[in-house]
This record gives sequence, structure tokens and C-alpha cells, in this order.
Amino acid sequence: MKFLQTPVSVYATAIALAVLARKGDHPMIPGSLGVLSSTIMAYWILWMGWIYPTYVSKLRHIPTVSGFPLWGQFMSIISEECGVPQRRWHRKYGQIIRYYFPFGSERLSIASDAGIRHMTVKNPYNFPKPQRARSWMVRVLGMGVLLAEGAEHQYQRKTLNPGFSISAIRTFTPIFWEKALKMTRKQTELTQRGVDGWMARFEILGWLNRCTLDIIGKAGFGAELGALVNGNSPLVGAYRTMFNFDTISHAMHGFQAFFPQGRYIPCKTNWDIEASRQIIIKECDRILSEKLEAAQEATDAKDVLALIAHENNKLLAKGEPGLSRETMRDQIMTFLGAGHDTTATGVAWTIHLLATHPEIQARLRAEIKEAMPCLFNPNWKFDENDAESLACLADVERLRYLDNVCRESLRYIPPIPMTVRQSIQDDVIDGYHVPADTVIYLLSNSINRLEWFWGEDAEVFDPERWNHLPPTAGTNAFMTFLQGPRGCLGRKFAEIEMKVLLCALLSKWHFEPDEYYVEKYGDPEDWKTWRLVLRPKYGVHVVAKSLDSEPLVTSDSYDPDHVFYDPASPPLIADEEEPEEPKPADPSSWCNFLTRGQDVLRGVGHHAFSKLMPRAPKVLRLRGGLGEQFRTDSSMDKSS
Ligand code: HEM
Repeated sequence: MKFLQTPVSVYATAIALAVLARKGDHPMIPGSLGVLSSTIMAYWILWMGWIYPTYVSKLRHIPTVSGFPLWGQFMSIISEECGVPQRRWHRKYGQIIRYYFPFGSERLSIASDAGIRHMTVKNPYNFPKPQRARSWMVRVLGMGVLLAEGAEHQYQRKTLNPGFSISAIRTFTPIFWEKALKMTRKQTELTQRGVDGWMARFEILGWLNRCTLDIIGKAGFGAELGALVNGNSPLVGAYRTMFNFDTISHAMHGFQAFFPQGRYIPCKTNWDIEASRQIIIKECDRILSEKLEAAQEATDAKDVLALIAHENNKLLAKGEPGLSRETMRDQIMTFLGAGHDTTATGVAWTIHLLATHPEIQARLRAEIKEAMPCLFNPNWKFDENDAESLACLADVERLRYLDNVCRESLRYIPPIPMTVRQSIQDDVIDGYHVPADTVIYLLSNSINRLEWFWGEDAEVFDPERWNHLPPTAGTNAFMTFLQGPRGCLGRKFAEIEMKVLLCALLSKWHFEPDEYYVEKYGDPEDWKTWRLVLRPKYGVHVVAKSLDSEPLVTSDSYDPDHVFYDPASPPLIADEEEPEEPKPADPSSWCNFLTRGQDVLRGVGHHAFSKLMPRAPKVLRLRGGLGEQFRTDSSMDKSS
């Protein structure tokens, strides 16, 4: 049965037979081989396309998305935003659905309350991440808690928990403020006088990525990573490369998810990734060595790693094995990777939503101003070691509307839009028998907007909803952080960090969408692209109007007579480069064969598409053009 489901072997046999049959006049090869090969192919198509999914598969009773199983719904999945087709199918077919990847590979998506609870809380260890997903994630995130499974995961989580307790996170809050306010100060250096006041124009996601990297560096490991000071530091560059969104990188990553050997293909993408990985590993090693050295002496360090090291020592004292040096280094990799881009993306989407909903932005700013007037005073200086300075900052957890806005933004656009699992034993999910080896998706980008959880206005961005949630909008309706023993360890950290960042940004700027980019690319919500994190493909470009009447401008490049923004004339791109025009593919690159003529590649499983459909129809090409990628903000780097 397994063999019949293996397309490669059937194809290989049929193709070999067909080739031989072509030489049917050869005395050694009977002409009937042609007939045999066609019969095998027809049988396989009939089997996988009809008999197996309809009459044999143990998943056949699950409502199934209509389509031919041999190529299934793969085109929708790779050409649409991650989770959006499944949202549509759930509405049509129900809370648990089956659909197909190519060659009749069955996939489930679960969006029922009981089903989600079963997978995340009741029996999570029966649903580890599939090997394919793990093999590429490990290069960016190391073999830390995110990728550990079973007993090893439970053990690591127990060791790490103290570093993420509420009390620990409260002690990090001054670090959040310090970095957030440093970011706004550096942004202020870009301010120029426009026709209706002082303003700046920047891409906010790049700024936030640098800021959250500095935050996790200091709060997580007591290390100054200097990303805000130097936007071109090797570490910033390494993550930029790792999350590169050009077509070739996308195709290579997709390809390698299914064929891990692809990482040995000698080409620029692989070299870049390996070089970036080495930079990240080296930096993590450096941080760990410093930490372990410091741990020899009595220290009162309160960062996550220090707390973990402390907990580890306790376990060692009890005779337990503790965490190895390599595991600790990999945890640093996990926190750096999982803990900065996610929050940065969440805040960037929130700024986008606030820029497009000015009334919500104004109401939120009013709440922040009432709670923390000092933030709005241009002469106020923050000093994280000064009690008076800290005293005038409110506990961000107590700002109700801020809480609503953050929750709603994270519901509406979850930075991690999905997680994938594979059952290791037969199980029953919400009444359906699910055999071992079944690949199952939990798509927050579907679940978070389904009507049976959130009501008829599920597709509307409305922070008010959190004041009158329907009873169905329980824990399982909000999958942004997952939940249960495999839910986000850094959730509280991220929530408070996000709130602090928003308070800092909204106390300095009024945000509006940058019409230049909206005209050029359309709404950023239509540019979402996904690799681990659901990002705006070209970033979030905003016009930021200063709330200070005379902002502090310290940049040497500041030119007070330069009016860069005039709404009456076509906007200029002052301080910024034009977005890169599509570049012709480099013919010397080995990777190019994967992408020639295949600009459609997006989302999971690009590899199969590029293998199967080398001449994809033009209509499937993505907006934005071949090779265009998320650009770093040159204006941002100028300020460094
Ligand atoms: C808005 C920001 C964030 C979002 C939306 C988010 C979301 C998630 C999600 C969905 C998972 C489960 C992934 C999976 O199993 O497939 C996860 C796991 C994890 N997250 Fe976050 N995260 C965020 C911020 C952070 C931060 C700031 C940190 C660390 C400081 C962090 C650390 C982790 C870790 C260690 C795990 C692995 C937990 C485990 O498997 O036991 N996250 N996160």
C-alpha cells in the first residue's frame, strides 16, 4: 500500500518502461512494455486520484475540499497568503477539513474548538513537528526548545520557564523602554521640515527588527548587540539574509524542505545562508562564553540566560544532567531567532493598522498620554537606572485600550500564521480517526478570523470587540501564540515589549501610510509573504509626523531648509533609495534553474512546483516582479 502511494517509484518505473518500450523493435525488449507502462501509470492515477482517497484512506470520512487529488489544492496554497485558502475552505466544508498536496498527499487543517484543544493541550506530544519543517528551521533557530520533542522538550521547558516568568519579565521592562526610546531618538534624526510640520519618512519594520534584536540581546543574555547603533552589523545582516525574500532564496528553501540534500548545492543562496548561520552561531557562542565566565563569579545578573544558568545549576546539584553547552548555545539561537522578528513584525503590522485607522490611533495616543505625560514632553530624558525616571512610566499592562489594540492586531494578522504537525500514533481528533503519520496544520491565520469563533465581523479590525467577546471566542480561537505545553514561551515577554514599543512610537509620531509606496505596490496587507513570519513583503512604509513642535535633530546630514515632503507635488524619496528594479537572473548561479520562469513561487512547498511545472502560466506570476525583495531602509542606515 505504501509503495503504491510513492509517486517517485511509480514514475521511475513507468518512465523506465516507456523509454525501453520506445525501442520496442529491439529483439530483447517486447513491444508490450509500452502497454505495461501506460497501464501502470493509468492504474496509479486511478488509484491515487480516485480509489485511494475515496474508498481506502482512513481520512476519507473527513470533509474534503473538492479538486483532483493528484495535484490537489497546491496552486491555491502557494499562490495565496498563508492560511487564507484554508479559511475559505473551512467556511465551506467545516471545522476539520482534508485537502491535498501534489501526488495525492493528504493534509488536514483543524479549526474546531475540541480539535485544537486535543492537539495543543490534551495530547500535544503525539503531534511533533514533521522532520521536513524541522530540518530547515534548525539552521536558523538551532536545536533549542522550539525543536526539541517529547521528554527532552519537557525537560528544557522546565529549565527555561523561570526566565520567562511574569516577575522576571517585569525586571526587563526598563530595558524595553531604554531600547524603544533609543529607537525613537534615532528616528528623530531623520526628521525634516515639511509643509505642514516636522516629519520623517521611513520603513518601520527594519527599525523594529533592529530594536527587538537589541532588546532580546540585553534582556535575554545581558549582551549589547548594537543593532540600533549599527544597522549594518554582521548579526543584523545575517538575519536579513536568513529571512531574505527574493525568489531564488524562496525556491531554495522550499526545495530544501523536501530535499534536505539541496543545502549542498553549491550556489550563492546556500553560501549566504551558511555564512549567516556561522555568524549567528559565532555570536551565540561568544555570548555564552561570556555568560559562563561571569557565572563563575557570584553575579546578580537578571537576564533570561542568567536565570536559566541558575536553574541549570540547581538541576546539576540535584544530580540531574542539566543542559549541555551546545543546548544552551542553541537556546540562545532560538531566542534570538524566535524572539525578535516575531515581535517586530507584530508591531509593524500594528503601526500599519493604526496608520490606516487614524481614529483608533488618536484614541490610543490619548490613553498613553493620560497615563504617561512625560513621554510627550520633549525635554524629558529617560534613564533606566533612575528611579524617578522610571516612576513616571506607567505599567503598560494597565492600559486597557492598548491591550485591546495589541490583541486585535495579533488576532487580525498573526506574525506566525501557521504551525504544522505530524501524528506519531493513531489518534481521534474531534470524533475523526486520524492515523499515525498524518500531516496536520493549525493555521492561526485561518482560525483567528473564523465566524464560529468571532462572530460575523471576524474579518474586521476592531479593537472594541475585546470588550464584548462572544462566548465562543475562547482560548482556542486565538492561535497567535499557540497554547499548551508547546505554546509560545516568550508570550508575556512579547506582549509587554510590544506595548512598550507602541507607547514609545506613538508618543513621538503620528503615523500615516506612505502614499508613494501604496501607489507603487498597493496595500501592504496584499503584499504579505511568509517564511516562518508573515511579513509585509516590501516592509511598512510610513510618513511619521512629529508630535514635538521643535524636534531634537542631531544628525549631521540634517538640512533645515530642505522641505522634502509636499503633498501638492509628486512625493520625493528623500533619504531613501528607489526600490530596486528587478534584476536579470545571474546566469552563473546554479540556483537559477530552479526559478527560471517560475515567479509564482510562494509559501510552503515551492520546490514541488518548480520541479513539476517549469513553464508555469504567466497569469500566476506574482505582483512585484522577479527578484524584487524586501529592501532594507537606507534612510535608517544613514542615521547609524
Ligand atoms: C508577537 C510575538 C510572538 C509571536 C506571535 C510568537 C508566536 C509563537 C508561536 C506560534 C509559537 C509556536 C511555534 C510552533 O510550535 O510551531 C512560538 C513558540 C516559541 N516562542 Fe514565540 N512568539 C512571539 C515572540 C516570542 C519571543 C519574544 C520569544 C522569546 C523571547 C519567543 C520564544 C518562543 C519559544 C522559545 C518558543 C518555543 C516554545 C516551545 O516549543 O516550547 N517568542 N511562538
